[in-house]
Order: sequence, then structure tokens, then C-alpha cells
Amino acid sequence: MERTEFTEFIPSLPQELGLECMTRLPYMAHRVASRVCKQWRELLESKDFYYRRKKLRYTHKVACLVQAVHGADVPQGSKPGSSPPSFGITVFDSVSQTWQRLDPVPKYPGGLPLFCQLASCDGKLVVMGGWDPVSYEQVSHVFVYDFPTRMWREGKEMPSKRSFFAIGAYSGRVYVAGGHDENKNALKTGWVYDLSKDEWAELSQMSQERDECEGVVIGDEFWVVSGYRTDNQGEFEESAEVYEFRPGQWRRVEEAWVPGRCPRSCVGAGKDGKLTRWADLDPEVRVAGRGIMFGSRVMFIGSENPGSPQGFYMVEMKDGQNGRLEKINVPEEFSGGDMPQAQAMAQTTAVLINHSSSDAITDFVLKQGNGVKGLSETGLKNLPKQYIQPLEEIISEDKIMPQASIPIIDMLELDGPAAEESVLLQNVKEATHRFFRLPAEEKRKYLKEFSPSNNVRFGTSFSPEAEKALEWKDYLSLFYVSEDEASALWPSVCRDQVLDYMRRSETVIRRLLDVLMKNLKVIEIDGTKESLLMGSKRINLNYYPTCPKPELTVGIGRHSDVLTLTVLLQDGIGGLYVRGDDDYWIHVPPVDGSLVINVGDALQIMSNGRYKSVEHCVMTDGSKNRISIPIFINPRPSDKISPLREVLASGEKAVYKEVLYSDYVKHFFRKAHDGKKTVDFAKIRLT
Ligand SMILES: O=C(O)CCC(=O)C(=O)O
Ligand SMILES: [Fe+2]
Repeated sequence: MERTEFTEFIPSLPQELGLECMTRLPYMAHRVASRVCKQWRELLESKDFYYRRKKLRYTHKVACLVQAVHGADVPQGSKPGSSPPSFGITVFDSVSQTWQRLDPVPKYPGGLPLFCQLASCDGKLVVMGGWDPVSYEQVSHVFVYDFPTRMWREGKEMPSKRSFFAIGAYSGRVYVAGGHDENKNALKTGWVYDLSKDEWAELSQMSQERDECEGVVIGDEFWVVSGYRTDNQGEFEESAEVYEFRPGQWRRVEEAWVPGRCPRSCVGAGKDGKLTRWADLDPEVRVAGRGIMFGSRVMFIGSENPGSPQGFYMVEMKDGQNGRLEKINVPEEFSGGDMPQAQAMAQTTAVLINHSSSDAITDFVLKQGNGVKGLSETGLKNLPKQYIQPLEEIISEDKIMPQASIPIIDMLELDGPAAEESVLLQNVKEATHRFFRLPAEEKRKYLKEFSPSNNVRFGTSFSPEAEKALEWKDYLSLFYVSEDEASALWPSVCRDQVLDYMRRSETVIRRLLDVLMKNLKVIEIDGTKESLLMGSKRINLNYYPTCPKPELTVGIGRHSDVLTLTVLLQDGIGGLYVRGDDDYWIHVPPVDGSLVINVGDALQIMSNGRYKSVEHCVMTDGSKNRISIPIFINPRPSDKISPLREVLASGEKAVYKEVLYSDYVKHFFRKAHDGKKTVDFAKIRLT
């Protein structure tokens, strides 16, 4: 029997009809469909087919997000102690509600350069610049993604290196302006890249330098919003520059932006076609800030409450008012809330760009932070004054209230006169800086894999194995066993000063515990109680390097400490927040010569909930390095903790059961920071 050649797209359907069916196939199904046969692949990848779909209006916009990719391989030569952050481009189709990840760009098996900029131009996705994720050097690569063929190609490199610039595309060209060069000099220059000719040309200069400005194309203008000058690092300006495509010249606009506020990711063209801060658009997403227009709909990335997980939302914008906010279901793999970050180089997250599988209309770029842990701009308050007072006063007036978890206490009489105290504090801060200034190879010796002792550990983040996002922090953690052990094993650049500080903080710790216990009717801290309350000690030297994108990450996510008390010395930078009774966050300002005392979970359990452990977190700073030095006062690992006998003596019902402290700590470290949930581990459940 003679074999029939199937030349139809769909066997037994006339070619015309088969083509009609193929045209209706949504873009997100093209990848799979192109594997059906050569004929389908050729059709789906052809330009004519794309124009046909476009003409018949079967194309629509999709959003492209730069998201962290978990579990990527660690390239050789990466920074010590960490795998470089790995990012990929996710495509979200709001019509079919489907999510896909694009192949990595050429040269970057891990996905993308860090901090690269994206634009959509002529239906193609253009990726420019950024940093090499291994060496953290600026790169000038250009990559272009073609959606029909799903292929990347390399474009002509940018004329020189430039990061954190504004980008926008218009009529087959990509415009870049501002940012900074290799030497961190803010730039007022700009370039234009012609996509089809693969050529770069220089633009005229803006009126001033604009580092970390943000770009958006509105109508036939390229807006370069805010940014700051080299000498005013981080001082975001209120002005913008507008490049008018037609005459090809810049115009300066004053009062275009909220001064001091970073514009990155937050800028868009609103429904009236004017420059908009997405954060102002929908009050329901209280920690919004990132958005993308899909015609009359806007996709938001944000949280409903400060600190609560970040989600994706869609809102219909009707005339003059916003419609109901719908939560978009995001498969776990693409939820992108927490972003993995490299050691002390935590960073970007997502760039959402408006491209279409077919047609790019307005280019827009949006970065999504791991705002998951971010705090709302509105929910912040300053620490009430009554918490800032001398230790003597607090103790003598019995002011440590059962509910108080955040007294800041003047560190009077550590163990000696005040002048000595300030030298002591200065010394330990300097020792901390000395340690973090050591060359990487030196610090590396104390990484988990290499450290001579489990009691000395250099690392990053909190529970790196459990967290999807690492925190923007390095630390040296020193568990105190004995003076001899410490002298032998702790790094010599800081050992003596740290030991001295620990030794002399003993007095203040005992006095605090005395008064805390007195309030619980514990008359005497005998040997057993002493072990239970302060049987083991650890000191951390925390280092939060300047973060190029502070709005996108955190130093430490929201958590409470597991222990009895934390005695924390911070430098003058600030950034520590504690959670107040309501859902607002209080900044704990640095007060010279003072310590911050945090009540921990173990004390909450032992006091049967009369003292509450304090939830806190640390925000990153865009222009300064910060250090902090907490001393962690713990029960011993082998102690069983439960509400104290004295607390229950009057018949009060125990709220917490007895738990082995080491089990409690293990439970804490098994997961990422999650506010105060750990304490539920010890809660007695009422059935
Ligand atoms: O750096 C700070 O201010 C807080 C540090 C902290 O919360 C911790 O190490 O548990
Ligand atoms: Fe803490």
C-alpha cells in the first residue's frame, strides 16, 4: 500500500484550517508544540507566522521577570563560602496564567549577569550590562532573545562598562542613560542601540549625573527618573530628564520624584499616561511598589502587610478608580519571593519587563525585590523615648515590664568607669572591622568546611540551607567554651578585644537577669537557675556591607532570638527594627555608649509568656557598611526549659511544655527566619 505523506499541519484537516488552529495556539504552548514535528517547529519559528498571529490579534503582552533560580550549579572560582546568585528570566502570560523560564543567556550558564538591565524592543527581549556573578566585575554584554525561535543571540557590546543605568526602548532602539562607570562615577551620558543594525551611537548628555536612576518610556519620551551624583551617594534627587525621541534632545523636569526615595523598579506609566509610582496606585497592596501595565490591568508585586509574603496581584483599572485586587496563583517554582543571594552580595531579584510574545509596545522595566522581608514605608515608627534610659533607672524603678521586650539600656558600669567603657566598646568595634577587612583567604579559614573548631564559624546569612534567600550579611560566630579555648582558636585579629568585652559585659547581664527574675518572684539565681538562664554564651560579629539595592533585600529577616537575652552593641549606622504591638516596625536608633537588650524565646517560655521575645530584623543600607555585635545568652543545650516553678506557683496554667533546649534550637535553625513562629514549638496545644 502506498504511504500518504502528511503535509497538512493537522492530518485530515485542510491546510487552511490547520493553520487557523495553529494560529490560535497560545505562545506558552509553542515550546512543546514545536517538538511535535519539524513542520510545526518551522511554522512556529517563522517570522511570517508571527506577523500572521499579530495581524489576527492572537498575540498579547507577557511579563518577563528576572527571578532567582534555586539549586543552580556553583561555578568554579566563585567567592568564598558561597555560590553566586543565580537568576533566570521567567515569562508570565496573564491570559493563560502560565509561567515559563527562558534558557540562560549565552556565556552565563547560571542564567544572567547580576543587575543586568532589560528592555523589550521590537518584540524581542534585550539584556544589557550588569555584573559577572562570579567575579562581580561589570560587564558590557548585550543579549537579544527572539521569542518565536526561543533563541538568544549576542549583540554588539556596550561601548563601555556601565551599571545601574536607566533603560527604555522605542521604535527598534534601546536607550540607556546615567548609572555609573567602572570607578563608581555617576554618569550623565547616554547611548542608543539600534537593534536591527546592531550599532551603538552616543546621545547628547543629560544636565547632570544620575546614578541608580530609573528609566521608563512614556509615549514618545524616555524618562530618566531621579538618581544621584557621585558626591551625593544615595541622595536620590527629585528631578528627572526626559529624552524626546522626535527632536532627539533632553529636557529637565523638576519635582518629578519624591526626594530621597530610590526610584528603581517603582516607576511606570500610569493610566493617565503620566509618570507614576506604583506604590501610590493601590492601597490594598500595602507594600506594593512594583507594577506592570497590561492594557487596562496592572500586575503588582507586593505584600498585603509589612513583612508578609510577597505575592503577585492583578488589578483592573477602571476610569478614575481601581477594581478588585485579584491574587495571582504562582507555582512554587516561580513564586520568586525569596531570592538566593551570594555571600554578602545578596541582590536583585526581579526585573519585570513588558514584552510580548509577539509585540512589544511600551518597554518597561520593573524590579521585584525580595520585599517578602521588606517593611512597609508607612508602617515604620521611631522607638518611643521611654525605652531609652539608663540601666540604673530601669532597675531601680523596676521598669522592666512583663510585656516590655525592647528596652534600650545605657550600658553603665559594665565593669569599670565610664571612660574605660567607651574604650572597651570602641575596641571591640574596631576588632570587628579588622576581622572583616582580612583578605578573603584568611576569613575563609573559618568557614564551616575549614574552621579548626565548630565553635568558630565564619558564614553568611542565617540558615543558608533552609533559606531561599540569603541575607545581606557576613558574620563570625564565636561560641564561648573557656578562656583557654578562645585564646587558642579565636582569630587573633579580634580575639583579645572580643574576650575582654565579653568578660566585662558579665556584670550587666547578671544585673539584668536579677531584675528580670525578681519580677517573676524568683528570689535567688542559684547554680541551677544560672545554668538555665545563662549556661552558654555566644558572641557574633555581624557585618552588613553596603548594599547596592537596599530596597530589595534585608540584613536579617524578621525573627526572634531563641535564647534568654541578647545584649547587642551596634554602631552608628542604624537599621535594626523591632516589631511593636500593632503591625508596625520601630527603628531602634543607635545611641552612643548603649546596648540593646532583646528578650528571647527561652525567656518567654520560662516566664510562661510574661516576657515576650521581640521580633526584629535589620534593613540594609545603600551607602554604608554596618556592624553589630550581639552577645547571645542561652540555656545550656542539655537544659530542659519550661515555665519556671515560681511563675506557676500561684496556680497559673502552663502555656508552654518542657522542651530540650538543643531541640528547640535545632527546630529554629531547620527553617528560614519566620518571625516568631518558633515559639509555637513549645506551646501546649489545647485540644
Ligand atoms: O545586627 C543587629 O542589629 C541585629 C542582629 C540580630 O538580630 C542577630 O544577630 O540575631
Ligand atoms: Fe536577632
